[in-house]
Amino acid sequence: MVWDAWGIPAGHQPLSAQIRGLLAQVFGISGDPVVRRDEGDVPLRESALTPAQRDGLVAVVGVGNVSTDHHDRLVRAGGKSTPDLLRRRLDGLQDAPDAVVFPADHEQVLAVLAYCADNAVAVVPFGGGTSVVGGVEPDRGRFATVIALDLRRLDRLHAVDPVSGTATFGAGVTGPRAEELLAAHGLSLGHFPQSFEFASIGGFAATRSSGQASAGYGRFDDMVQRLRIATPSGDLELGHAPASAAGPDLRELFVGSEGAFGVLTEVTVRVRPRPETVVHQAWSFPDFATGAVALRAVVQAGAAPTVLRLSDEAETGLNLARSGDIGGGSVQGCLAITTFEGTRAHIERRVAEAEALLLAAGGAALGSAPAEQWEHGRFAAPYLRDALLDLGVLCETLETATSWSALAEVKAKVTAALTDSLSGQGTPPVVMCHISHTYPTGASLYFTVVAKQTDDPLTQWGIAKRAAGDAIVAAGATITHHHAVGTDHRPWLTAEIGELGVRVLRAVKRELDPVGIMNPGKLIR
Ligand SMILES: Cc1cc2nc3c(=O)[nH]c(=O)nc-3n(C[C@H](O)[C@H](O)[C@H](O)COP(=O)(O)OP(=O)(O)OC[C@H]3O[C@@H](n4cnc5c(N)ncnc54)[C@H](O)[C@@H]3O)c2cc1C
Repeated sequence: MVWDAWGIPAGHQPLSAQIRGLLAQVFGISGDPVVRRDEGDVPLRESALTPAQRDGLVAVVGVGNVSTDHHDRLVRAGGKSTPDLLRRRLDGLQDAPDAVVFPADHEQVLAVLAYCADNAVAVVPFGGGTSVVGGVEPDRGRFATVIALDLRRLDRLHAVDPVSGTATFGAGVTGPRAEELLAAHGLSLGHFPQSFEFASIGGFAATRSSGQASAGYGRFDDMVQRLRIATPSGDLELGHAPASAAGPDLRELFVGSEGAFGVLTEVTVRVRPRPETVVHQAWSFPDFATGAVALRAVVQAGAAPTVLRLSDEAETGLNLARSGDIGGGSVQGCLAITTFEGTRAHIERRVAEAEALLLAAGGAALGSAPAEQWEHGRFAAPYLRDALLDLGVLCETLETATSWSALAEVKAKVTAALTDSLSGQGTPPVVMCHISHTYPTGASLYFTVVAKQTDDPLTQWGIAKRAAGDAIVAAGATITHHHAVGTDHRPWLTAEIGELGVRVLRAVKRELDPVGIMNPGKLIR
């Protein structure tokens, strides 16, 4: 991945005339995009890795697998949130891990952690580096040295059990590679977050990721069957049966642990046969409230689409503008997408049931084209953010989840918090929202915020994010449905799990990581 933006250079596209026109009209923004710096010109904080530390790490992973190279450090300087990318655009010294270490397997990870604990080196587990909550910040904590522990060499499919429907991956396997490896067995994981192309299996588990097909395949934490974990205190293997009454489920301590307790080195996940058929459908609802009632009816009836999402009026309008009017101008109000995967017979029944419910709730069928176009372009949106940032437009997302009964109130309060805080800074935003993940009892809300940047966009977004986070917590929703806590959401964790809850997590960390080398400052302090 490139160091100061999303993805690969080939994915970067200039903004269309249509979007440029919209930006001029709504925000008065025109002009040329900033020219980004060449990687080689970026000054990096000098590496604090001592020769003795280098020798110690080389003794574990081999000479070619400890790097203090400028590029290797720079591309692991942090994650991919908008503040991360804005910081990369600042002049002056960039911080970065002092070295990047590439272990080959579980035993090497265990030995690196033991070495680091004995030699006061902080460790940041690094999967795909797509964190949007500060999860891979090279925070040294109270140590002089921090390494990024890059898990890309843990890239194997260790085992497939087609009878039970499970597969065991090394933590560093990326989303596309996992699907490729499973395809050879006629299987699929079905986990497609927007960061799919770059994020890793270990990262998905460590952050409780949720993919766009979560209505059908479930969240990633639901898919996890077994975990192999290396910690500074030793290793663990958890999850011996599909279900167990052997006390509290300790796997739950590690999914979502964000590298603060140890490193997930192998993850066994539930897999499914590759779908025989996929049916795409798009729907239009007169407004968001009507659409939300319709989605709830579908989920609560168990009609089980694979993808089920609803854009609000603002997002529907922008998507039409972006795509040159997907679906040929027929969408007004709010666009909903459903897809169904499985065998033809199984799909037919579910499609019929969902169709009846969506129509009864006020939906109008739009055919398959808008849904197919959404699926086709779904991994490209992050590149659009880069082009907007380059032009002086602030663009960031945030997410939460709540019960169906509180959904409208949470949406209204978060939208108001974002609108008021940015308008108060002289930069009225456009706030868009969609329901991205659904459950029988509630749903997630995913907000996209676009505004003109001030002279200090980091402070500008910091104020807006604080207002939104406070609004989420005050409304009783979760501070994060799938992005995780990292550093950015830590201020709200106590409100969510209570003082005692935070003390429980600290106690677990003390046991597994007594010296405190694991990902300092992430999840808990
Ligand atoms: C454009 C964009 C779109 C996104 N879309 C989605 C989405 O649709 N759904 C979603 O859930 N998330 C999404 N995210 C967030 C992010 O991609 C997820 O959190 C993802 O799971 C991170 O995986 P990763 O391999 O990149 O982990 P990293 O970013 O490398 O790490 C994330 C955290 O996990 C820790 N970690 C990583 N690997 C391990 C391991 N093996 N053991 C222990 N700790 C580890 C890291 O230290 C860090 O704290 C998006 C991010 C971006 C930038």
